[in-house]
Amino acid sequence: MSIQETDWIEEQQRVHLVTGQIGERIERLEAEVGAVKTDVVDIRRHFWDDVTVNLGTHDDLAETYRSMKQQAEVLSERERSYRNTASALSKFRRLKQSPYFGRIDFRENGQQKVEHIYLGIASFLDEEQNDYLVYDWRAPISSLYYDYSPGDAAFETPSGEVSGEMLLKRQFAIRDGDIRFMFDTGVTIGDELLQQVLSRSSDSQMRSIVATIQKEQNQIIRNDRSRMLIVQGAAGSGKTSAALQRVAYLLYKYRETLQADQMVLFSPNPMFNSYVATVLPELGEENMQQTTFQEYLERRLGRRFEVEDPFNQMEYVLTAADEPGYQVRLSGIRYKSSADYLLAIRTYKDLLEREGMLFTPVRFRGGSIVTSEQMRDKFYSFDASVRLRNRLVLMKDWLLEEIRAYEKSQRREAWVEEEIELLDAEDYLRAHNKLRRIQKDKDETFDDFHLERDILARMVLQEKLKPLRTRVKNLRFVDVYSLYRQLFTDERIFNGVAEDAPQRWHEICRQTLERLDRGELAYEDATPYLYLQELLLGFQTNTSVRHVIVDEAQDYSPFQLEFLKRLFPRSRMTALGDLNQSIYAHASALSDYDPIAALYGPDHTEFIRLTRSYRSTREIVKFSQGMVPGGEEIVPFNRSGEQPMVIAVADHKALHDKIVADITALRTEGYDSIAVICQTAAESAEAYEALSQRVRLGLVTKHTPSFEKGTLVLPAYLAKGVEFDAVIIYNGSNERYSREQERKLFYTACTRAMHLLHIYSVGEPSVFITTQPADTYKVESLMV
Ligand SMILES: Nc1ncnc2c1ncn2[C@@H]1O[C@H](COP(=O)(O)OP(=O)(O)OP(=O)(O)O)[C@@H](O)[C@H]1O
Repeated sequence: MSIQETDWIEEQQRVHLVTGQIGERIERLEAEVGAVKTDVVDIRRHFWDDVTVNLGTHDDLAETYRSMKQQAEVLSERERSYRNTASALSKFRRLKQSPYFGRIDFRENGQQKVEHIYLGIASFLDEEQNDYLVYDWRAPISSLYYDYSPGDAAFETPSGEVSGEMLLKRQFAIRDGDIRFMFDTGVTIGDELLQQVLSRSSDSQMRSIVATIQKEQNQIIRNDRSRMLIVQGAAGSGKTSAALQRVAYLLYKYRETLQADQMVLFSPNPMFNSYVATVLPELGEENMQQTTFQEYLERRLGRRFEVEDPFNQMEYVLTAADEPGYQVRLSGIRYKSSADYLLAIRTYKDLLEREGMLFTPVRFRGGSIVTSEQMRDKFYSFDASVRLRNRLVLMKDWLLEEIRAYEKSQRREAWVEEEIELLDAEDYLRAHNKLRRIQKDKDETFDDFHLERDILARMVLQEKLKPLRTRVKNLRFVDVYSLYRQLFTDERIFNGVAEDAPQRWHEICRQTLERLDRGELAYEDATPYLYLQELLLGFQTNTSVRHVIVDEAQDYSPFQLEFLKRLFPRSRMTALGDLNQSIYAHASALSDYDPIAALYGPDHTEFIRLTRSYRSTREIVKFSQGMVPGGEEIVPFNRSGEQPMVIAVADHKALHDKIVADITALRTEGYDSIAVICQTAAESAEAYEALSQRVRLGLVTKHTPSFEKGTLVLPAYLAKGVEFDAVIIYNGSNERYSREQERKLFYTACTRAMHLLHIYSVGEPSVFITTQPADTYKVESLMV
């Protein structure tokens, strides 16, 4: 649609008007913020001047307390006011650069007046006219912009639906107060603008997409009906982007009750955390909490075990195929992450109510105060109807009683006597004072010596038995370690709780036990172990978190998802995933949607599918979509680039020569972010070693905390969720990528490319390439 010159002039005048007003507001706020800051500094400096401190009588003390409290309240009110003003100021400064990105003209049914709605990252009110010059993109009326093209349109408000007609939909790009371009749009939100946005080069940080949110993405962002929202989306379809906008939306909609720290994002790796960390601040919101599942496991189990991380497991799966026991481990990984095993663990807990419970003896000074046999007898002496957890609480009381009796029996023992000798003067003084308090007005007597000794003996025993009591109070007498082990040592018990044993179960048992005995917990055992522990001892919960977002949810086992549900009982969940990128060897929760959909039940679960891919050029999407089942449904965004290149070389020397030349040429052409993607960390280290001597690049490992722009070498599994201008696949040979489990890894690697994809191959290229239609890629063979 063409835009008249008069429109352009009018719009530019309006931009000046609005930025002028924002500028005035900024000046006022700057003065305000300065004044409040001075107040805060002043109050802090003179805090005690205005407080009357008098500790003489009880009344004086109360008065002092009141006066301090009053002063502290004044200070905290000023501090709060400072924070609010400073945050408004930074919001308006951002708004001044680019006050809005969209406009809709809307006439409500039954009304004459046409409303002009301008959308930006925050609202701006003309205070004199009481008129919104800019509407926040999250306001109810703003959804018109994302959901409709000109014509009949409606939006939801808290008091019901408002319908009418949209007469105009216009997009702007405004920088520093000038309209750079503007156009009126039809069906989708500005293909033109989206084209421009997507053709830019990638960044070391993810960007916000507010100006170009697509209709189906808007459904994810504004969905707040269901307890569980599952998003299955193709690579590059904007799942993560939509999820982050959703956080911003929820923070706006529920601003009275919801704070950023009540939302948690579970990321695939720490580097990804840093990649997405700027999106919310860019939108003027504080960041939500960010973590990884591994971080959580480490926190809970790291003191007791060396907990394997998913990346090490992945390295093993990809590199150890020739090692003995490989197939057994693979079978173990699949089983231990399955819904079957989850059920087996639950049934195991029920079985333990009847038999098989194991306890750690309450030991002290080399002997047992209570043996594990006595504990087991006690446990099974309770009425069978008493639930396991309640029995443990009863056990705890009983054990504390036993410890008390033991303590009493030891008071006159020689070892206590020796310990008393070792006490220091302060302890003696404490005992003496205590005795005086007991004896009160009585004169000192001959007995005092015995009484004081008695007090000292109690002190010694209490101190020595304290750790034991703490353990008992925390139910640590339940021997979770041996109970988990028992599943692999006692076949009768295992058969009693598991539906079917997986293939090569005996060997799985042997492997598991060997590892446990070394104090290690394999990644596939960590969540089941913790789950069993919490089933027995009670679940740790976090009730303040109201929203959990799980990115790359296809990589979570049913166990892990169940765990998150238990951990955050008052929370809603958004699970974002792509079946085609499930790269871990375990049975993915999303390989079949049942386990994840069953988490909160069908009535509380909604499912949204995104099929349009925005990241990569049409050529890259067309090439990669054939690699995965259902790939034909992926719709590329209409943006063209070069066809992917497959370059086959004879050996590693030729490989390195070609890649070095390629990187140099790409840099000259202006590609800022280039990734050399390898299959594993081991291969990445090799590639880095060979290439870094000839060209400047960085190596990314699982410990790399943040994502830097430039040329990076990294394993495919660490490239999850991120993107690059150009991707060079280090060695896409058939030797590297031919097994079924490598298919999705390869697909994930290829789909990281925004503009350019070059796949090198030492020898025969991967079958995942050669089975693609020949017209989707170009080949250069340098094999001679
Ligand atoms: N509506 C949109 N407007 C502009 N850019 C978009 C939009 N949706 C997605 N993008 C861009 O597409 C790219 C991919 O988005 P994102 O990383 O959110 O996808 P994803 O589905 O999480 O991908 P993957 O599963 O492959 O990691 C990003 O560069 C993002 O900015």
